[in-house]
Amino acid sequence: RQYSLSSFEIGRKLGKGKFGKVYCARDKATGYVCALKVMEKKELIHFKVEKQFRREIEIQSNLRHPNILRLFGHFHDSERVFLILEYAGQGEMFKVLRKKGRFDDVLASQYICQIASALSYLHKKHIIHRDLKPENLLIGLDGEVKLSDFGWSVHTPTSRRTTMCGTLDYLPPEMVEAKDHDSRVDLWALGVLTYEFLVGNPPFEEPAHKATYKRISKVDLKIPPYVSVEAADLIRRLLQHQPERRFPLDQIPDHPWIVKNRPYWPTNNAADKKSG
Ligand SMILES: O=C(Cc1cc(-c2ccc3c(-c4nc5ccccc5[nH]4)n[nH]c3c2)n[nH]1)Nc1cccc(F)c1
Repeated sequence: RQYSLSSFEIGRKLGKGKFGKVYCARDKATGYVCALKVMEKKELIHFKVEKQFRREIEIQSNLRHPNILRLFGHFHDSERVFLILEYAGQGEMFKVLRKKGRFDDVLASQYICQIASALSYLHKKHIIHRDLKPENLLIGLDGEVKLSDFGWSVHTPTSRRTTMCGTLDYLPPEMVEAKDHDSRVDLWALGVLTYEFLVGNPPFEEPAHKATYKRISKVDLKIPPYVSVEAADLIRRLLQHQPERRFPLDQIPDHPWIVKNRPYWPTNNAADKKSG
């Protein structure tokens, strides 16, 4: 289907992304609500991100997973590019985290388990996200987490070519030391994210980049006493300096912290019998 700006009724501004603004929009033909991201072509050219942008469209168009934000389509006019993205009903994760301060074990473990499922799906397609952090997470209408922003994702194995910008907080030792890296960089980031969900700030945060870099490289990890034993166990198993020692994604659903905090769904026997 060919889209143009006139295909949509534009609603309120949802946020300002890296390179553009995002609006709530309704597709006139179907009534479907989406998030329309508008980016200026001259900005993409100025920041020399066209290649990365095309790669992100390519990657995200072909992904289908309940915890990965959908890209339904894209179109452009003379000076702008438009992305038709899935609308996430409860908005941006980092705003919820800042407002709440930190999450309890039940909420944090549900989010981490969903993110692990999305990462496992990506890794099976030989895609590493490489930019996992609260700013790149959204929350759907039913409270499910949605991974978005694959601007830094690449096909494994790879060594970084573009210079890093933004926070170092989520980078594993092998990346801050600019060594070759693989999908296990996402395991480290998942550990950082688990810590940040439960504590409210990332584990190696320091005012100066150099200090953050040193604490990451030494895995200078201090877990506050209020963090549960099971959560601390998973954080330590993910924040391992050696990538091969990091806890595997596929074992996360069976980790005690996840199992213990999985909400009990009263089974309806009929449904049980039907599903066998
Ligand atoms: O740029 C992004 C990621 C992205 C997603 C979004 C984004 C931002 C906000 C929302 C929202 C949303 N829902 C809200 C509800 C309440 C308050 C705020 C909300 N924001 N839904 N979907 C969104 C999507 N901004 N940037 N992807 C991208 C970029 C280039 C190429 C490509 F294929 C994908």
